Amino acid sequence: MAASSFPHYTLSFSSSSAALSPNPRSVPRRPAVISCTSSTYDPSPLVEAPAPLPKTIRDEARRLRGPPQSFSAKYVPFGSGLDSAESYSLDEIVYRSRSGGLLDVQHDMEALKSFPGAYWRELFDSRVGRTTWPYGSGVWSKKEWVLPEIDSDDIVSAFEGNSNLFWAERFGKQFLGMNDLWVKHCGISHTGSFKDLGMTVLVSQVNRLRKLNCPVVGVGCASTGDTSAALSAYCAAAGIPSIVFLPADKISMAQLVQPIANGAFVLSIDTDFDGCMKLIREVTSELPIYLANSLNSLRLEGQKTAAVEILQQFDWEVPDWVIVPGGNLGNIYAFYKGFHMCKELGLVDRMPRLVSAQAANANPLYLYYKSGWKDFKPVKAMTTFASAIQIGDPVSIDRAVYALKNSDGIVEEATEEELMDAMAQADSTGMFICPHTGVALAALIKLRNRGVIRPTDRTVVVSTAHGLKFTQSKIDYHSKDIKDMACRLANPPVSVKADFGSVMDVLKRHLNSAPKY
Ligand SMILES: Cc1ncc(COP(=O)(O)O)c(C=O)c1O
Ligand SMILES: N[C@@H](CCOP(=O)(O)O)C(=O)O
Repeated sequence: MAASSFPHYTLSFSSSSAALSPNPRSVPRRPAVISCTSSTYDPSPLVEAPAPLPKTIRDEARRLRGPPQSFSAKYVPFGSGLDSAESYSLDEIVYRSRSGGLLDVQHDMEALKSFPGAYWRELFDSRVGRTTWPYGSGVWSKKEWVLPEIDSDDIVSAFEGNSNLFWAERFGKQFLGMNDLWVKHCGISHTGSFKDLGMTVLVSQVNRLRKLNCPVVGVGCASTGDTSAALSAYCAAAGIPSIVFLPADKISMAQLVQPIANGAFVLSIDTDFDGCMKLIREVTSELPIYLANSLNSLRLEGQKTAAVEILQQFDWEVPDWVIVPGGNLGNIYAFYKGFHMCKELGLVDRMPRLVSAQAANANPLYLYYKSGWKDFKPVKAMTTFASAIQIGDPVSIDRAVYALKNSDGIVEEATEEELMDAMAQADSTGMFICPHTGVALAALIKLRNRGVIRPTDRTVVVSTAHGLKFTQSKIDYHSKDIKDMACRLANPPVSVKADFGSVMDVLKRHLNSAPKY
């Protein structure tokens, strides 16, 4: 990226001398599955408070704890159907099936079906906007569909979810001739991205496992910046050590400082995200570090609640399209799963069509789709302003293909110029989106131009992170400081002398040339 004419702030961090273990090879290799199930599990805290403290919302939740419910969930091989012979308790530590495939969390749908759709709609609606622990969270307000068996006392939550569903009135009208366009701002969240939705679930389960005396010394992830931020924040809240593997110089400064501030052990590694992912998988199979990437299907249980939330925000009406930026490809499946559960359990009667939007510089799913799903090849992901999706070998490729095939879905891509222009257009109508949301909006623009999405189709674009995490990309764009990019919507600040006449001259020139609204 070219140097910006805006001031650049540099922050340097000396590398830490701390090490995870003197010699990882000396740690005995763990079996692929660790069982932590205990029949004598006591959900009360390990350490009693020394003196009585004032009552908290956790105490209140304990007091109101009802009889145990009959809902349950387990891990099964992904795509194995209802009668899989292979399954694991959620209290086991397992990320892959026996054959090496992905896992999925399978709920006891028969138990959930014993209540009609109207019951679930009313239950979920009744919990919105409450502080009752843990239901004030958009994720835990759907606890029965997420981790039904966890004790509320073990939950680590920042009251995530319940994010704004923004009616993009001006963007829709001005740039697309659309009147029913919405942006689901999942990035307006505790750590500034949708990752909070999954991380509250994963860290809560780790909290439970540690109380079960499971040998988990910490939680680790590879990250392009958002997973690491969420992991370190939730772990810090629970007092659990976190370890993050980051590709050196490939994430934004705002993202880098998040795990540092939250006390994570941060490794800046001279590779890309795919290289970090490979390393964390190797490390977590050697050390008792719990894997927090979306390869771990627990994460998707939290992320799927954003789909339920969208339906809820539309008063249980189903949108026509939902567009999701795609990188490691867990989220597109999470959305599919959320919508599908709502249909299967009778809350709604149909599914929206899903669109996965990729940066053209990191587009393995797009290429696979274009080949008619014939030939999947990982790619070497190139630099993109949408840095959080600079991923060439997505772990959830099979989940994404399943979600798209079963929702009559589409994959679209966006060049650097298209995604940056779309971001600038959105910002000019009052949003402040991240470049990944720019990818999704650029995909929408293409699909509208081709007439695939119609002017009156109710369309939701999922905004995955807060724009404030990616200010450098906006500074570069508005400085017109990007090689081979016209930056046609650049709006740089105007320098002016500190005297009335000069300011008046500049203002008059501007008012005469500015478009009249
Ligand atoms: C901001 C942002 N948007 C989109 C994505 C893509 O999500 P997924 O990896 O689930 O496809 C990621 C992470 O990968 C992200 O951090
Ligand atoms: N964008 C992600 C990449 C990793 O995705 P995950 O969902 O598998 O954790 C990040 O922010 O790290």
